[in-house]
Amino acid sequence: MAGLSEGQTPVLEIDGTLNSNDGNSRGNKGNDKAVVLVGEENSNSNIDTQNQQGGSGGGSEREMPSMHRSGSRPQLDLSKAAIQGNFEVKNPTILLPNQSDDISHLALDIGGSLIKLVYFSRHEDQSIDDKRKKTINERLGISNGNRRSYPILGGRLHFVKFETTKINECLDFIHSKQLHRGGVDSRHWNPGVQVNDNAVIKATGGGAYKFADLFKERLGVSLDKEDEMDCLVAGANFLLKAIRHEAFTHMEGQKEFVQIDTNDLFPYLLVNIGSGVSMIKVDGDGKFERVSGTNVGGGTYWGLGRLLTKCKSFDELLELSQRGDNSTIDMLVGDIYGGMDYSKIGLSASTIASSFGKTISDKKELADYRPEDISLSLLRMISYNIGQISYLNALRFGLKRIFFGGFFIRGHAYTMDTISFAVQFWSKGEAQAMFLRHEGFLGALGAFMSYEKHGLDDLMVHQLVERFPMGAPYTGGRIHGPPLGDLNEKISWMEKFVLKGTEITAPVPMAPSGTTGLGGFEVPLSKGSTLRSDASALNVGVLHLVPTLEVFPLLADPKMYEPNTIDLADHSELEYWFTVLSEHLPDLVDKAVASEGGTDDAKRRGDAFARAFSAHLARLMEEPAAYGKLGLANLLELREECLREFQFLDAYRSIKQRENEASLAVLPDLLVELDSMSKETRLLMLIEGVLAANIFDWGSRACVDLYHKGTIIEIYRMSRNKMQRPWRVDDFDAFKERMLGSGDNKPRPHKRALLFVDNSGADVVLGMLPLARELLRRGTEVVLVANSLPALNDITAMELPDIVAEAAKHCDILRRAAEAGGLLVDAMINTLDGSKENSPSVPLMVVENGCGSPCIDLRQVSSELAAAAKNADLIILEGMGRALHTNFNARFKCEALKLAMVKNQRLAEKLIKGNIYDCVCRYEPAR
Ligand SMILES: CC(C)(COP(=O)(O)O)[C@@H](O)C(=O)NCCC(=O)O
Ligand SMILES: [Mn+2]
Repeated sequence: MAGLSEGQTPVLEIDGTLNSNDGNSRGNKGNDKAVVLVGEENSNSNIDTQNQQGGSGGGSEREMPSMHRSGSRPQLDLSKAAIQGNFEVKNPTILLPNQSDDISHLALDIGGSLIKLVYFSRHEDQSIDDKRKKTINERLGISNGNRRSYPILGGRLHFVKFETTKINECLDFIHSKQLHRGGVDSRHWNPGVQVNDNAVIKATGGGAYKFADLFKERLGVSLDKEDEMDCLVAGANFLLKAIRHEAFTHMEGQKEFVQIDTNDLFPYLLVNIGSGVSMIKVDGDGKFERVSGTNVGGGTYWGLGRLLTKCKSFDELLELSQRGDNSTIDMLVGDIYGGMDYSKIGLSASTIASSFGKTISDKKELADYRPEDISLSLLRMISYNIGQISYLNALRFGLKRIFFGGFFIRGHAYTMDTISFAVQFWSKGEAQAMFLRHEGFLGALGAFMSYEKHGLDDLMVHQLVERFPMGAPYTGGRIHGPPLGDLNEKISWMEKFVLKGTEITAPVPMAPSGTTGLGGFEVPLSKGSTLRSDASALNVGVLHLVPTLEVFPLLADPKMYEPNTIDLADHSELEYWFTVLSEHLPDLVDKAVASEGGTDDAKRRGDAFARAFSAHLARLMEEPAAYGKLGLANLLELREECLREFQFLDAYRSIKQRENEASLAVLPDLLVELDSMSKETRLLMLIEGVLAANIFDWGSRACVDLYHKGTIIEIYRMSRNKMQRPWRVDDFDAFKERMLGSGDNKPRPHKRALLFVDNSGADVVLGMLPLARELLRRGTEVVLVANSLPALNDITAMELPDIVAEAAKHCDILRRAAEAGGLLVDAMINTLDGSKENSPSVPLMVVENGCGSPCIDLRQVSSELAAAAKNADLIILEGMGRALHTNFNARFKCEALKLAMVKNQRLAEKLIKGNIYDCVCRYEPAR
């Protein structure tokens, strides 16, 4: 493992790509101190410069012209898109012959202290365009002209920031990624496209004027200046509409994400706190008015703070406030009332009566006060003042919601708590202060939105997936640097970083439910040790734009839908699941390394993966809401994403193959056995079979321990033999009644069933396939819904057709249905009875679900699945991940059957008051 030599400093950008900077890469001359802590060494104002000319406090109102936004043109013209070359290769190049070359890739907000960059990179579809996909698109009527018929053709939005004083680093960064010419990947995507040498980049903020010549000189690009207010509003509107966990409240140290109803977003008050403060009433897209502002803002805090404390940077000043006690400086209500509350007007003794008021009576000099106390008094004075003025303006216009943005906030807990307290106190709880995760990027995003053909305003919340790459836990959104070129660089960075900064890889004990002690402006109860200044450090991931994702149309109430069953806001749950995942890690790394041939390269990648994932866990343990609202499904998905980042594309590949083969070998006998039974007994055996076979789960520690005790078939038999009704949740009788009726009542068969399958091997082959066959036999169309990408030992939509084809060799029902569903186009099938008869059959189809996780969030599914759901009247969700961890409480418009074996003792106790290996068979009639 290479060590980190002197002069080499690990640097990384906010999206987590990272690099070991050797001081001479990418022409980064004279700039060898490459680690940039935001806020360090700022000479001028440390906060973004806003329009504060002439002291905007209160009076300067002006009507802003409406913005002209482009129409609803998609960002990419996908017509006639085609795969280049071989369909079978991974991530084939996709040609977009009709795509014009003026796609915008970069926008800037150049403030007084920080340069914020938003850039877009196109990326190729992760899933592979196979024959199954083509067939299913035809079947489901997804026409060629429809953009959904093509692989995911989105891109990623990256958020990066640089100190304005280090503008050369920013220019190097843009140059290295060729962002000023449309991105390094543009030729790869469309070889016909010429890079643009006379590019124009949208930019906002004062620096767009100040540095225009420098951009022209260094990069040959012109900066097209956009109005700052226009940009702020456009950025805020986009974020509030498109990002699910963007807005949050922050009261007494507790962060809570707020679900914004996009149909009920306007009007709201946007308060942007830069050097000065702008208050903007927003009534719609491009419809806003700057109604007020105050010249007492972030610049005031930093300016006064610098004079009073000799601090060298804004962040240092903030850090100081963390250890401060403002009661030594502020005059409190209790100081005036002899330690008593002034309860008649609702003021507690600890409420600040007069900021800095105590210093008038003391015979002390500046040097007699602790800088920590001064910083905290100042921070509270300014934050409180901003909160109060904001509320008064909200009151003026009858606005209930106030969103605060701007880099003054910096995710700082005291700042947010103080602002929230002011709004809460003066509004008597009527108005709510909310903060934005991308607080500092409103302007840059808005500038990006101002391109004619950005296409972003067409995107909906379900088409955006935020991912946190390996660098996220290290950066906390604070450090950035040049990009990393390839995987090898990533790994070596990880190795080097670990040598330098191992502390983050060890899980950090969680602070007790923290309070800043601001319930009435009291002296902080828990300072320093429990509430780090960056406890809520800005964490923004990379936004993946996936235009093909849709909301699952059969959700009864999409707005109320919450995928996660277990609430990780409960600290003991969080700690438990973190421990489970940490303990599973060594085994997972072994499997992953073996899946790549156990080479030295695979081992290095395995190590780097383990470090990166442990760092994510440690970061989230410390700040569970760092990446947005955290549920168990997010953690399980993060693990899969992290594996993929280190190019472990299918860690359980050989295990899956072995189990598929073993199960297919016994399938014919099982089918014969089932066929000899009465309908009633058979249905019970089928459901029992699904539950028993769900024991093949390589994600459960208990199950993996079991696998040492016998062969696959032995374990399967053992599991079946142990099946005993009633199951812990047992609605089988109701389901049977619906399927088979009773007496003269012969219910109509379902039209179409969606079977969400789970694990490879016995689970799908001996459990779900025989159940599918039974439904087909009854005349119900069956759609097998499987993962788009591998996750643990789950079967994928790519793998399923071959398994169906193999099973169909032994079963006429499956054969005819698979043929009708287009699954057997090329297969030469020998039928059991040798009959050539071609009686019509209902189809058996396979669709991908759009995810690569053991769980499923039904707010973001593939367009295939959404199309297949149209005529479905039965949903069968199988497995712990899909039916218990997620969707246990989901309600559907049609009938639903949730089947799973609980393979974890704690979950069994919590969810069903039962024990490990208990089963769930929950049947829910249509809503
Ligand atoms: C990862 C899983 C959700 C997969 O379960 P499945 O959906 O395959 O039934 C499950 O194995 C799990 O929750 N495992 C972690 C807990 C444990 O090891 O007990
Ligand atoms: Mn599974």
